[in-house]
Amino acid sequence: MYLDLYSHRFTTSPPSIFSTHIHTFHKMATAEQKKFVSQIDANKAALIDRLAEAVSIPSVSGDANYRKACFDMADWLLAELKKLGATAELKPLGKQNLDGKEIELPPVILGDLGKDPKKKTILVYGHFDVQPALKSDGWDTEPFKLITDEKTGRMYGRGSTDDKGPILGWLNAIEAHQQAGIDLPVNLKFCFEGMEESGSVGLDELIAAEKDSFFQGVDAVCISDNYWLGTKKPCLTHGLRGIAYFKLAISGPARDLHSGVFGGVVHEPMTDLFTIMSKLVTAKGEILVPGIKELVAPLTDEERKRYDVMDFVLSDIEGATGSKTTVSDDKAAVLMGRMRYPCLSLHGIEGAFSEPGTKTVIPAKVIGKFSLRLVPDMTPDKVNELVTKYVNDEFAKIGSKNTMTITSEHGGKPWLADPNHWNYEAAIKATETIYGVKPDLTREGGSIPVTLTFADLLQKNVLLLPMGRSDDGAHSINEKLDISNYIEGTKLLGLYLHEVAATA
Ligand SMILES: C[C@H](N)C(=O)N[C@@H](Cc1c[nH]cn1)C(=O)O
Ligand SMILES: [Zn+2]
Ligand SMILES: [Zn+2]
Repeated sequence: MYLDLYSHRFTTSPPSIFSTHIHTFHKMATAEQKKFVSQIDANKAALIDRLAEAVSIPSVSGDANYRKACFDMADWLLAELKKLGATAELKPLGKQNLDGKEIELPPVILGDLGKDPKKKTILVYGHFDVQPALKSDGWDTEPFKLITDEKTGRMYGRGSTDDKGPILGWLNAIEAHQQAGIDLPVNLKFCFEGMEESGSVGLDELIAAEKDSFFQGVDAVCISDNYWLGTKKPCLTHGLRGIAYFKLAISGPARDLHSGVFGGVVHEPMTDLFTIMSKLVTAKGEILVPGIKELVAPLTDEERKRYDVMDFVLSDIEGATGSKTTVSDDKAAVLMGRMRYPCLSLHGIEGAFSEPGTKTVIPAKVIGKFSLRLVPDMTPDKVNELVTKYVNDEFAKIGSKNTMTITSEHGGKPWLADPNHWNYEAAIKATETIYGVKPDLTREGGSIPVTLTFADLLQKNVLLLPMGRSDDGAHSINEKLDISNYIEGTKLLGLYLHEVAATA
């Protein structure tokens, strides 16, 4: 049993890592805020159940076989919003071609709660689709069943941290206000999509079309879909890397071949693919595609200093990766590698022999997958041009009789916001109240393509206010969200809305 310093009751969950700030909380929070926070504590079990329901819907956007679940997830979320009194609807986005199949895109949920002209309006974005997950990938538990480990205080399941937990954080915060009889201090607009993990297809067009209708009147945007830099200290995020994703297909023989009979006889697609892919990036992460480095905005002295003072130790990365494999041992270099420089990652090879055993096969067609994370001033278009030219030139050098095609899949531009804004001020105050510490100001290595669209089209400030920690294992096996991050993170989202209302 543990002593919960908020409620002063004994619980089965471990104490929050910030429970020592209880005095700060009592000093800073208003009576309404305290009531809201107590309501969240009282709702804890129900909030975990709600997350379990959401996780049980396998809304994987990148696999056509799971498309129905993406629709089920949209229906479920729409119903939850309506239960809270929101006006909400599903916006169809048309069709897409996925792995050769023409299928309907998951809808976007657009919703409103409150239209008081005296209040500010905050647009909240999140995504209800998830990355693929199979138990056989190495998960310890079923990925689409939320497993709560009371001993460690962790909840395991695909989408727990990315991004179902944070989306539910908003809903939980609204519900607690209603239960505690507290007026929401702002108007809310919701934009929840089901294709973020697969390029946000169709979303930019919808936002452009709705700019002067649904999105009219938005004062600022808040997105909870990234992670703390480490495991102890909360952060606000004002930058994201963009992305350019590629598929490199090489085919030759009409069918898979016996390597004893045809090895040394034919050009092997896999050999060609390895040759090209090995020329994209060095083992130390240096991108070898000519022209890429030149696109990167130069580092200023002032920016360099910011990395030195960030509250971060290498063991944060080692804990998150479960290894001691950082490319550099220098703190600032590691941070810049994640936040302000591009990277090129090799993701996988479709068509390769990957099962256990020792099959002696020459695969007839293989597709290599890789992506670059983009930083200012790179654009997906320019990167596509450089990568396509380089890969074509390198393939020509091999002299292979196989056929090679390089296709650019989804892309997204990098984003950098000005944190000197009331939106960030509000989040800083709310973080101090909930966690008793001033948050770090970070840039995230991942991508949320719509962020720049909101900033550009709506011309409003965008803030990233993460709920989860760096070791949550988003996109990986055993993805988790700590109960304390879910509960305190929900309180944070609620208090942020109060601070938005209070700031000029
Ligand atoms: C940061 C966010 N939670 C996230 O995971 N974004 C994805 C977006 C994406 C792009 N292609 C596939 N997924 C990411 O950064 O990988
Ligand atoms: Zn993700
Ligand atoms: Zn996400």
